Amino acid sequence: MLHGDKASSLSIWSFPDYTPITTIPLCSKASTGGTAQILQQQSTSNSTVYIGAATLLTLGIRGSFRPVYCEMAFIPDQRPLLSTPNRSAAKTKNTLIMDMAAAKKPVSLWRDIWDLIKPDLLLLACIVLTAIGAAVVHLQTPVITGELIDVLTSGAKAASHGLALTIQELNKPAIKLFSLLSAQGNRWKNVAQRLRAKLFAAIIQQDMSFFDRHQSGELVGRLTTDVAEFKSTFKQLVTLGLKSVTQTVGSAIHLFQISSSLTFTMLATMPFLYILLNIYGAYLRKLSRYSKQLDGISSGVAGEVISNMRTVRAFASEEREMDHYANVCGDVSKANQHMGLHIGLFQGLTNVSIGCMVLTVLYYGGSLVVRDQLSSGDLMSYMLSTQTAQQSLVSLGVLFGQSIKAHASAARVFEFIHQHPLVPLHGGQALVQVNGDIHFHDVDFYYPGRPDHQVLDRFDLHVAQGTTVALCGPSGSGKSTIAALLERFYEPTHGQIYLDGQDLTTLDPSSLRHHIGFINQEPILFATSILENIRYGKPDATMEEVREAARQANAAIFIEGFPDGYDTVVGERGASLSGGQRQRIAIARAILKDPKILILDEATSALDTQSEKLVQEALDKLMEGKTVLVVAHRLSTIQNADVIVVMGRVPGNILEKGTHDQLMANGSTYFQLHNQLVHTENQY
Ligand SMILES: Nc1ncnc2c1ncn2[C@@H]1O[C@H](COP(=O)(O)OP(=O)(O)OP(=O)(O)O)[C@@H](O)[C@H]1O
Repeated sequence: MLHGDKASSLSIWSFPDYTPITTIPLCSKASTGGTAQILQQQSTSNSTVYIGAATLLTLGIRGSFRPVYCEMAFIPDQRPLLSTPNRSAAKTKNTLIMDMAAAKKPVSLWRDIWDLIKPDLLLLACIVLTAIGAAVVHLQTPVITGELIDVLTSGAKAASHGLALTIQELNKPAIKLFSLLSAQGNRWKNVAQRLRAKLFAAIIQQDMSFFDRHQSGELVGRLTTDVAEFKSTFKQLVTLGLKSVTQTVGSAIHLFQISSSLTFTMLATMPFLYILLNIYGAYLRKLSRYSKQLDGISSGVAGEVISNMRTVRAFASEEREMDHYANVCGDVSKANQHMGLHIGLFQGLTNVSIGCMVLTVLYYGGSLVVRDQLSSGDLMSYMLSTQTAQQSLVSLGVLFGQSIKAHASAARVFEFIHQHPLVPLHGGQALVQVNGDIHFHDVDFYYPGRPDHQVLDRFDLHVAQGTTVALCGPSGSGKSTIAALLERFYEPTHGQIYLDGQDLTTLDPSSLRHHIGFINQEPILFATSILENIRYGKPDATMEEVREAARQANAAIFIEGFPDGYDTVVGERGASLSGGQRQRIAIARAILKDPKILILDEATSALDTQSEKLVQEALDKLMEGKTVLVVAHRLSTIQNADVIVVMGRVPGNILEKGTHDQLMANGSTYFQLHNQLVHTENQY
């Protein structure tokens, strides 16, 4: 497992019995379809624990292991070191260790569903009783009809009239029960909304790497289509399914009461049904999962194109996108057709086997009547009960087909609900006051989605409180990554980041983010009013505070020039504003938030000279007294930085001579990363 000082594969062990479950090669796509990487390395007195992250895209180990994204601890010599003392030792170092027990024991889908419907238990009990009541009433029909036939064959007209009335009487409560059942149907919306809210909450708490892996369209698809499909089938399962099961069981009891020999003969066809349900059912579930997966991809493609419509239009690639989407939809429809064919075949086979049962009854039952071992009324009653059972079994077969699809939908919904982020939103020490002294110490970083590409290698940086440090370097050298690590969007693979001397991993992530302001080249606004967008930085800000922030951000003039002023709605992502206007609203938002640390990621590079001047003035005010990390491609865009850090290999165009001289004249310290050399002019 070890190469040099790094593990080359990740072993997953069950806990607490430490049975090896699987091994995934690190830094490469694993054969199980997953990726894994080391996130932290912890030395204890007797060995080294590596804390890793694994993304298992397909599940290699059926049934027993279900994590999709998990942190875990493992050691080089393949002997797990997660004994209780070591777990606590690691915990005191704020290491995230996965509870392997949770991974080993799959959370049952039924348990999830139970948790979901628990708040509506009264409703559920009502529905169950109604369904059973309806079934019981229905079950009486064959009994009474059989009795009627026997009475008619004995010629008693008056009695028959009485019995017919009884049947009518029985129909009344049945109708009442059914109307009650359908009225309650609306209440299922509660369950769907609750599930949707739960899934949404689970999604927005995920790590940023989760959003790197999943397209927004796919996630929205899970929130809408999957939840809707799950809800409607589950509702049918509980109402119609329960009624059908009750009717099947009730009819079976009745059938045994009338003639056990006839019933045993009929049941001889049952094993075939059982095999059909089990083997074919498993295959159908697999088909359904695949089709759902394709469905998710198609939603992802559509969502991406629609949200990037300007780029699509600018490249005149509508036809290409239409073809692409049509192809993806074609794949979905092929998969659906294939599944539909098999579901049809499955239902056909179910019907044929049920038909065989009926034929058996007719043939064998008729011979019993001829031999006077069964009355004609009983045979009629038997036939009707068989019919009831048959109808119930057919509807169970149909429901079974639907439930296969719903199972796949539910699995997709609960998969995310059970996925826990590596960096939770809360936990750790809450930050009340921040000075803004930042220290990156020996940081290595690989993006979880690309574990074979090292972005930072032994990165060290000290940003003293109240200073401005500019990160300058070519595209892809890792500047934005440093900002993302500071916000704890990702965790360093190795090394630590300190804020005011405290390891970031010991701090509450949300409270940390409250103290950091971030303005980038393309600030994203929400499709609501300017007022709400500015208030996003401080939801309880008064109108006066909003106006003052807009004034300081040089945004008040253009906002007040709009007919609707602060109530102007800005369109999706702020599309109805210019880049400079969006930028200034983002600055006003940051001013309201009043963070101690500011990250400016190419904040003015997309603007024309006039807008840049206005935005720069606003930024200068915002930067006063703060610790600022400026991300820039070129030195010429950096103004008044105390320290300039040059990232990666430095091509000549980044260090234009004139700019360099000017910066040195401004008193900037200037050094290149990796060798930590303080720069002097003659080195360039
Ligand atoms: N979410 C991500 N998943 C995987 N790799 C990523 C991700 N974001 C960035 N990278 C990769 O990490 C490296 C550093 O990216 P980063 O965005 O930090 O560069 P940068 O210096 O800020 O570039 P630019 O100046 O172009 O914004 C690049 O090779 C990039 O491809």
